[in-house]
Amino acid sequence: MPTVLPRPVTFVTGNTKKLEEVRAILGHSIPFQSLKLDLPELQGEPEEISKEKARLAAASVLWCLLMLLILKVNGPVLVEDTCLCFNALNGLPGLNNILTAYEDKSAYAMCIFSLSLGPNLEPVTFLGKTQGKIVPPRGPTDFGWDPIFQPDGYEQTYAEMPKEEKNKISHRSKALALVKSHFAAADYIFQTDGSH
Ligand SMILES: O=c1[nH]c(=O)c2ncn([C@@H]3O[C@H](COP(=O)(O)OP(=O)(O)OP(=O)(O)O)[C@@H](O)[C@H]3O)c2[nH]1
Ligand SMILES: [Mg+2]
Repeated sequence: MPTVLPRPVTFVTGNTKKLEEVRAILGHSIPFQSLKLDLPELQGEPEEISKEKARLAAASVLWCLLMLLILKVNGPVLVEDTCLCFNALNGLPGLNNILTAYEDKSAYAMCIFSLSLGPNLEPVTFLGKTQGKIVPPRGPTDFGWDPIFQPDGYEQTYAEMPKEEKNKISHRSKALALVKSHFAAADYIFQTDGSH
């Protein structure tokens, strides 16, 4: 039985740089819209954080929609949670400065997307990881820790790379490749206006 989705997938984030990348990577691969909403910063295991974010976003979107009286039904929401994890600290996300005390500068950028089809359903998660190392900052400083992360096999930091290059190899693009495959394989029908 196909699952009917009443609206496009709503990507909820408060971070415009993230949104730019998600837009560029997804293109027109799935029906997509975005909603700028500041989600609470949660504590815990990365996968749990991402799932809890999806649950909260699904509930918030429902409230927004109810209040605006735009639509009668809730739709699918997508969120992501990102961290830069240091191997010297057993994968702990943390501050760059802590690393000066360690020989091992290796790290990985990790991104977990969670897709919620409703506030009471278990979100589906999609994980992307890019291995690299922490270096003194190089390149534009407009996106988080991009200047201090140099992916393995590259001479440039994320910040120094052209956007298209980062979007080909990044933690975010790897996770989004799984999101795209999920939508390609799942039996979803997006209901467009007027169809039932
Ligand atoms: O250099 C970077 N390259 C990236 O590719 C990247 N992705 C996220 N971040 C930063 O990591 C922190 C926690 O991220 P985060 O997942 O909690 O995001 P957020 O709170 O900014 O937005 P959201 O939770 O509303 O989606 C935030 O300071 C983000 O700016 C990145 N920095
Ligand atoms: Mg956040």
